[in-house]
Amino acid sequence: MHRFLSAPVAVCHSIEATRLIEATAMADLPPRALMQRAGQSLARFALAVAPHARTIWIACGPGNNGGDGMEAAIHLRRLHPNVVVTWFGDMRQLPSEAKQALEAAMEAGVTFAIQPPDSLRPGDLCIDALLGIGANRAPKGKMNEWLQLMRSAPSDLISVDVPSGLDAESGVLLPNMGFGETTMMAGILLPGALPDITRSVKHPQQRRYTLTFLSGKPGLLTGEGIDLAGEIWLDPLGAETWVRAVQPEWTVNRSKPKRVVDHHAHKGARGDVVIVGGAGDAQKDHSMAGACTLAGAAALHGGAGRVYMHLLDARAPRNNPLQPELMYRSIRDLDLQKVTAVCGCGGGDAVGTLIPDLFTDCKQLVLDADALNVVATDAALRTLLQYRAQMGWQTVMTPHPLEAARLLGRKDAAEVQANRLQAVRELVDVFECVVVLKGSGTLIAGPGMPCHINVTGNSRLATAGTGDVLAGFIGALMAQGMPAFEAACAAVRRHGEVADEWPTATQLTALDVAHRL
Ligand SMILES: NC(=O)C1=CN([C@@H]2O[C@H](COP(=O)(O)OP(=O)(O)OC[C@H]3O[C@@H](n4cnc5c(N)ncnc54)[C@H](O)[C@@H]3O)[C@@H](O)[C@H]2O)[C@@H](O)CC1
Ligand SMILES: Nc1ncnc2c1ncn2[C@@H]1O[C@H](COP(=O)(O)OP(=O)(O)O)[C@@H](O)[C@H]1O
Ligand SMILES: [K+]
Repeated sequence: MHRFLSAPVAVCHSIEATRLIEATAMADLPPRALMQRAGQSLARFALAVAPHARTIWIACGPGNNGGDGMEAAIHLRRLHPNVVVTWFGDMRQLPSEAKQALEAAMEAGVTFAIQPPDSLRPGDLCIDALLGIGANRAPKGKMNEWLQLMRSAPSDLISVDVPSGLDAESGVLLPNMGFGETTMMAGILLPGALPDITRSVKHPQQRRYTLTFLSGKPGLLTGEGIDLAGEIWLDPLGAETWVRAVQPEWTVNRSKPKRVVDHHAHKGARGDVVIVGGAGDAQKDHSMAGACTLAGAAALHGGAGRVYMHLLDARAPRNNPLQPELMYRSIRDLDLQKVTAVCGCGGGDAVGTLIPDLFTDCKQLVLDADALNVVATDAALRTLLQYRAQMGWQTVMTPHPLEAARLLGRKDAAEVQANRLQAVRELVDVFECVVVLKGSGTLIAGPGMPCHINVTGNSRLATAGTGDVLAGFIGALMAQGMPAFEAACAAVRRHGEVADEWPTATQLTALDVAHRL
């Protein structure tokens, strides 16, 4: 057992692959052996996490995840005076190993209760063994009540294998959970009053853990999974050989920026970047020039030798006293073959007029924000992107979920969020370039590349302009010679790390991120 993200290499398997690993491992082991190992592991973990718990409540569900909980209860009962199991299931429909585990738990004298313990205190422990990778619909009724109670309690929480109700593949909480289905429980919950059950409303400091078995699961690292899972531990249950035999689909992003190191390097050898965007509307008195400044600052702090700005807003000043290193110049006056262009930041519709030239002339291109919106509506640009791929020219797209929805012709961002992993792969297939699908658990994929899940960053990045900073940083790394996919991975990881390192009590602005890269 080890902390998942501390391992030198951390990979995630699809749920189909995990099922295959489980089936192969089980075929080589006596019946119930794997579940017994899971139970032992869980019991050990529970005592390590909450050594002083007065009460340990294990909520067991109708499948094998519940079986893991029962097996743990058998061990914990011997070691702890107050272990209470509540079970939600139907004996006739229990899978055979879970049924054996339930019978063994009864025989061992495990305490079963109809209701959860009435008062859970800090230091107590809840174990969610309700649903694992077999969750296929939103938990309702009593199961949902128990989940809500566990997630809003002051006690610590361990989710067994996966937080119940989370789609372990996509990181999406199965629909309708927590909305309008809640009843009053022990005075803790108000009916329908929980807008977000992923974080404990009453006790935001609840320590959350997920002890996952056999393989890493991508849904723990993206979308809603990160908040629900807490700290992730992995126990391969002695099935490492079978795990290694199955190809993982996702790798945790560990890439680091590589910057020019030659002592004799001069500014012309350190890569040129041009930022294209910053549109304005004189009639409305609008300007988005600041988006370009942020991307430009990120490119400078990301190590580029020279950073040029092509501003679309004719009224915006051509110098910025806060970042005097930026040079203002039209792309017409630059050799686009030699410069990395970061296009779209605050570009509005106006950026569309420049995109065909950039697509045909510029060998290294980062497309963000409005440039993506232009691509979404123009099939000819899609063909140009395919042409670029054939020429071996490098393109990175950095959509947030709504931009991704537009690119894929989906109704809204929610349709992308419903399966981020699938969406990023589809974007790569359609546009044949490196794609960074931003958000909690950013995903990076590229043609013929292993898909990466990024685990740095937090919601402090959810502030205007941080996406411009990321785009500028990716451009800077490409300009310094990193291939597009590596540059995207390295930039995303470092961008998130800056937010993780930032003092908790201090607000983080996009410009702060740029300055810390
Ligand atoms: N078989 C084994 O020996 C092992 C099983 N393991 C555990 O087994 C889990 C997978 O077991 P299962 O495939 O039985 O899956 P689950 O334990 O997730 O349960 C699936 C069952 O729950 C029902 N269900 C799904 N969503 C529901 C909902 N919202 N409300 C009520 N019922 C719902 C399904 O119809 C199905 O009957 C893993 O996550 C892991 O915890 C691991 O311990 C490895 C060893
Ligand atoms: N909750 C979050 N956790 C981690 N990263 C986040 C979160 N919210 C936003 N981010 C990151 O912040 C950046 C926001 O980019 P974007 O939405 O394009 O903003 P903007 O257009 O204002 O620059 C992305 O890199 C995204 O991954
Ligand atoms: K669970």
